[in-house]
Amino acid sequence: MNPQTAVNAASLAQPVIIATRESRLALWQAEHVRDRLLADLGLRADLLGMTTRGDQILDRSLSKVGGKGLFVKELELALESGQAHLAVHSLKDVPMELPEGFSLVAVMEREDPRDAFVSNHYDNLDALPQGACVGTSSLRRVVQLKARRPDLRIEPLRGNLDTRLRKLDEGGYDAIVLAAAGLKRLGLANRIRSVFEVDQMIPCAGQGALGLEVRTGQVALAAALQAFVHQPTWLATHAERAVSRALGGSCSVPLAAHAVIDAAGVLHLDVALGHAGDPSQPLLKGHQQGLVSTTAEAEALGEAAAASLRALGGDAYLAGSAAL
Ligand SMILES: NCc1[nH]cc(CCC(=O)O)c1CC(=O)O
Repeated sequence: MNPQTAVNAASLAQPVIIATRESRLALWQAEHVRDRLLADLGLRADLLGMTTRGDQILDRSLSKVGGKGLFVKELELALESGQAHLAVHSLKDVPMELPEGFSLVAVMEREDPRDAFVSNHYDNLDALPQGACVGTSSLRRVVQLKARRPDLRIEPLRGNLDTRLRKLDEGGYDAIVLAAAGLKRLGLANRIRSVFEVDQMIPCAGQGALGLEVRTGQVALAAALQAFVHQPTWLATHAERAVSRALGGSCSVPLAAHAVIDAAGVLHLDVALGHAGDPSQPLLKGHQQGLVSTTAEAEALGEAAAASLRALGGDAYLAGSAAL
């Protein structure tokens, strides 16, 4: 710990209270941040577990019940009331626009951003027999699966990771698709039969990364949390999130956006947009790349990628998705 950090830390209320959902993955992530606060910054932290609407509504697709904000709202209420100081989120569950008064102050180094193919019988998508049943409730995954395998029967699958794996094991599906990051964090990497390469299944904006949110104006805490910002992940995820924001960024849009920064500082951004209303429509795809070193430059690249999707006819796709 450097002395400057220690001085900043000393001025903070302790313990730092971390608001978190109570799924096993959310707890793992919050504990990870708690442990790093202590190890890297000498700050004591405790968890405040909460249940969100997104955890309660399990029988409907999230795209139908209000989308991503459902996982973060209760945590924000805890920040607002002062019950908690910090919320730890899977960045991909964080809406593109935070409500007034809240700030995303750090994005930590990302885990594997790819999607995983999980099955008890088949090694990968190509090995699935004609008409096999695949579980996922993500429109982004549905349209990319359908693009490669129009014959598949895709069935809804919700719940936390353990629930989804149990539903697979009970025989309800031939395979399911999950984020590799969540499985790895929970020590379930052995369940992954294969990972989809990014060009086969472009991940969701922010997939695999953790976002840290505080109330705007928590200057000392925000400053301390800068120690956790992983700049390549910050820039990549801001480019990805800018694509989603520019296209109206809700769960009802089957949008994929994934960026990486190479050693030379060039950000490579891949995007894909599907038609939720008519999966037989071809995926629209785009790519942008450029040297970026600031958040604004990363976001500009994301906006250019969104514009390229619109130029391919993306507005009709977005209108079709909104009608669902
Ligand atoms: N949508 C739920 C969700 N939010 C974060 C993860 C996994 C971890 C991550 O991507 O950071 C998952 C599960 C999944 O998509 O399979």
